[in-house]
Amino acid sequence: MTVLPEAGDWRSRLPWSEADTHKHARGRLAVVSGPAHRTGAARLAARAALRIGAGLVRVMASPAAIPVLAASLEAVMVEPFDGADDLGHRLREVDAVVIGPAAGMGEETVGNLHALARTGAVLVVDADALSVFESHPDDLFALLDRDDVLTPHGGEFVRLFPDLADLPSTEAAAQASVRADAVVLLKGHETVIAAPDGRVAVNPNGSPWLATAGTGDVLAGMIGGLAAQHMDSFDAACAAAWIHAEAARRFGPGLIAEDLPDLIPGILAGLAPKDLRPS
Ligand SMILES: NC(=O)C1=CN([C@@H]2O[C@H](COP(=O)(O)OP(=O)(O)OC[C@H]3O[C@@H](n4cnc5c(N)ncnc54)[C@H](O)[C@@H]3O)[C@@H](O)[C@H]2O)[C@@H](O)CC1
Ligand SMILES: Nc1ncnc2c1ncn2[C@@H]1O[C@H](COP(=O)(O)OP(=O)(O)O)[C@@H](O)[C@H]1O
Repeated sequence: MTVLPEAGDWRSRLPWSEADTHKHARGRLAVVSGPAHRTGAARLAARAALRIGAGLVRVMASPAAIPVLAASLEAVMVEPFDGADDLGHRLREVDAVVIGPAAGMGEETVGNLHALARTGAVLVVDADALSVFESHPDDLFALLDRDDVLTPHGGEFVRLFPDLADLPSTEAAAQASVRADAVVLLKGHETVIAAPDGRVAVNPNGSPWLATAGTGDVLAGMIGGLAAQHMDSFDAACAAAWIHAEAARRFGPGLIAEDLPDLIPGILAGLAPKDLRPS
């Protein structure tokens, strides 16, 4: 296990636009929404993904949720789907997918994840899409590729890895990543990111202002947005964790999850190569 200082060298590997790029080439992300009364989490994730540079972001939802979503999204597109097979078919050309925030704890979420696993997109699996596998975590791990990312908070981590929960968080995340054969980002005041090849990083700039509802949904969207731009998933998780916390640090007291996406551009501007910085 190599614990990298300063969360590794992701800064030099952030994705930046080429002169001749177009929105599809900049990265296509989908976020799977919950039902009509639980769409906020998907909207937070989707907006964060656009702000971190994904070129095209879609929120996928049941027909009943579409009017709610359409009334509250502009650049993010909204698309209905009819069951897991239809979801997988519609997302066959997407680069990354976020599933889990407010998705629901039923078989529908399990079926959707199965369908998404067949698309080849990078999956960012969060919240309900983790917890729904509490009684059979190996079924989740069997669906994952090495570039997929699990983003549990402490409660979700215990549900999937009960025997690892008492280990120091770096060791816990490292072992979880090997077991799941996917990247694991274990959220907390010191967020740990681990990859199955042995890379482990501790995010150095955690901010307690993030302890407010919905910030994890934003983080999932940020990771998905970077992964959609073909950033390595471990680097994407490290970069998103740092930028997320930096946004909270800059905002300070009173932060709510809705504030985070709009703070991303200012932080990216400071990380961009000189010729891409705003004048
Ligand atoms: N605006 C929205 O629509 C929001 C929707 N959300 C969704 O609401 C659902 C429930 O999410 P929650 O995370 O509240 O609930 P969980 O279903 O994960 O359960 C929370 C329980 O886990 C325990 N727990 C233990 N360690 C914890 C830790 N480190 N962090 C948080 N809880 C811990 C808590 O004590 C609590 O009893 C998810 O689907 C989530 O995506 C939330 O993300 C908040 C915002
Ligand atoms: N005390 C804290 N210090 C630093 N970061 C925190 C603290 N508490 C929570 N966070 C961060 O806030 C986010 C919360 O995510 P999560 O628990 O999934 O919330 P939600 O489900 O409401 O979106 C994570 O990125 C986590 O690392």
